[in-house]
Amino acid sequence: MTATVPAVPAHSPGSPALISFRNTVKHFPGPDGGFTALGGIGLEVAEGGFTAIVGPSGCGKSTLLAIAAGLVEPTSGEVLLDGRPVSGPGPDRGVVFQQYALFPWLTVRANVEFGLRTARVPRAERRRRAQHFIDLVGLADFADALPKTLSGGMKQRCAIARAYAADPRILLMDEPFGALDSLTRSQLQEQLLQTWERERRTVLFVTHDVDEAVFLASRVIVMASRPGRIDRTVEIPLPYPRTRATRLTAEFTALRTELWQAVQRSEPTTRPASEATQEN
Ligand SMILES: Nc1ncnc2c1ncn2[C@@H]1O[C@H](COP(=O)(O)OP(=O)(O)OP(=O)(O)O)[C@@H](O)[C@H]1O
Repeated sequence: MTATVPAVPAHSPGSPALISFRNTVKHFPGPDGGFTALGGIGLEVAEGGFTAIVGPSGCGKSTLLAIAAGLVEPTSGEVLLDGRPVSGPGPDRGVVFQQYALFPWLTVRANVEFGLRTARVPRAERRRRAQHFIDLVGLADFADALPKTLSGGMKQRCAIARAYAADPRILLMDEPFGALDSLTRSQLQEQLLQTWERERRTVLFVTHDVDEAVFLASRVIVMASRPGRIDRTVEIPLPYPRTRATRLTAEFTALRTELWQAVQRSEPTTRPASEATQEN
């Protein structure tokens, strides 16, 4: 039996942030002056929390995550991981995208072991760690299968096991369940929470699905667009472990409504982008 534990705050005042965005701006150059995707993001995420980022399409959620992953360079400002500036991808950040990005020629086990092999982890230890996460995501019977024989949900479970196995400080997830049917999606949400509760690895999770954000996160960042910025933060004080029954509680419904309203208020106006970008 698991004990009920309180929601972990995404950032407790006074505790050092694991990842910090400091006035992070991203401008994509182009004709007509280009486009300011992020207009100066300030965000601190403490170790161990589950933070979701929601907001209207095009508000810069993926750009924010890609900057944290070191895949996109900010135009100005910086991102610090453990106090050190992020200057490119690294094994301290595990990334899971909507598209599974598994190596099609490798088995589930070899995919999960991939990062460990690159990090020159000895074979026995590699095996042990990979098996632990393959078991945790429920793929034990498919460890020797190739990705093409797996369903979408199984591929994504494999991608999550691979990200965890590499032992990153933080998991950056960009709509990882976006391509899945709703039943598989809710099963994977529950499984991801079980894994997170067990491993307590910090997660930054982009989604456009308000229910998903409320179910998973201890804190939800609501972004607005033109330029992309943080509009507000909604704490989700639902205790963990959260289960199927959590979705049926009055607290869940109330938080879902609150978050919906926050997202609706953050929808872009019809003002011209050139005018709106003056704001920040
Ligand atoms: N390489 C690029 N060049 C020019 N503009 C870009 C580039 N990448 C993103 N953008 C623009 O930056 C803005 C933010 O994009 P981003 O994908 O981060 O938004 P998002 O909130 O994740 O959107 P969605 O929810 O639709 O996935 C969009 O207007 C997008 O068109």
